[in-house]
Amino acid sequence: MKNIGLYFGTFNPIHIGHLAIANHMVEFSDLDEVWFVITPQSPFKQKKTLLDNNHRYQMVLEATLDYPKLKPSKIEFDLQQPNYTVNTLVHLEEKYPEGYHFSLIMGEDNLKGFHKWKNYEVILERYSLYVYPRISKGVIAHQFEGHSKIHRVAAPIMEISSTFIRQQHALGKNIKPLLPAAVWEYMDEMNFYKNLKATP
Ligand SMILES: Nc1ncnc2c1ncn2[C@@H]1O[C@H](COP(=O)(O)OP(=O)(O)OP(=O)(O)O)[C@@H](O)[C@H]1O
Ligand SMILES: O=C(O)c1ccc[n+]([C@@H]2O[C@H](COP(=O)([O-])O)[C@@H](O)[C@H]2O)c1
Repeated sequence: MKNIGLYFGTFNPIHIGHLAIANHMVEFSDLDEVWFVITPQSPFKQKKTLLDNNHRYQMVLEATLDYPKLKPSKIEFDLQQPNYTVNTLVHLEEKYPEGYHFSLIMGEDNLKGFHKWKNYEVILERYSLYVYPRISKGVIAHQFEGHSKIHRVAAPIMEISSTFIRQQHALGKNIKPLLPAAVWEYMDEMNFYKNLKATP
């Protein structure tokens, strides 16, 4: 049985913060692999600045090539949008009926809003959450404090975001160190995120 940690996100683009968390999870928890699930449309996010799914997938692929325990997943590409995680989990169980045990990876920021996710009780009943620290506003709902399915993992905190990367790149700042080298090269070659108007 392989323990898979599912790391959901838009990854627009994937950055070293995402990569450091995923690597920490496979090295310092009981997860065997982390799958980056590239979400076509997150329920709470606007779509206007979102790069095409396949480009975001390609950048995750490039970022993880040197890490055999980290893998990109296209599982949500053909599912209904916006992509509710509970639906994706049902689909994953159908696609991988044996040999895999799935858990979710999320930052403390997402845990703070987790009670707003579709069927979050069902998710928590069936899956464990691996939660890492993240500086953010708000509080964790009482019901999640000390919950037996919520495992805290003391991963390093790196406060960068894809929004910051897109904005600063459009302004001409050098954001190269914040991206895996192959992602930077792909992004630069393809001229992504150059237009400030399309980069809020
Ligand atoms: N620097 C970081 N450290 C740890 N977790 C992060 C970091 N940046 C984003 N995440 C988390 O990783 C997951 C996937 O990231 P996602 O691409 O959706 O967010 P993001 O980088 O904040 O993007 P955006 O700025 O475009 O909203 C989310 O759960 C998000 O909270
Ligand atoms: O299922 C939900 O209701 C739900 C609500 C918000 C977010 N999510 C998932 O969480 C991932 C990270 O969310 P976000 O908005 O912080 O990028 C996103 O890619 C979605 O897969 C899922």
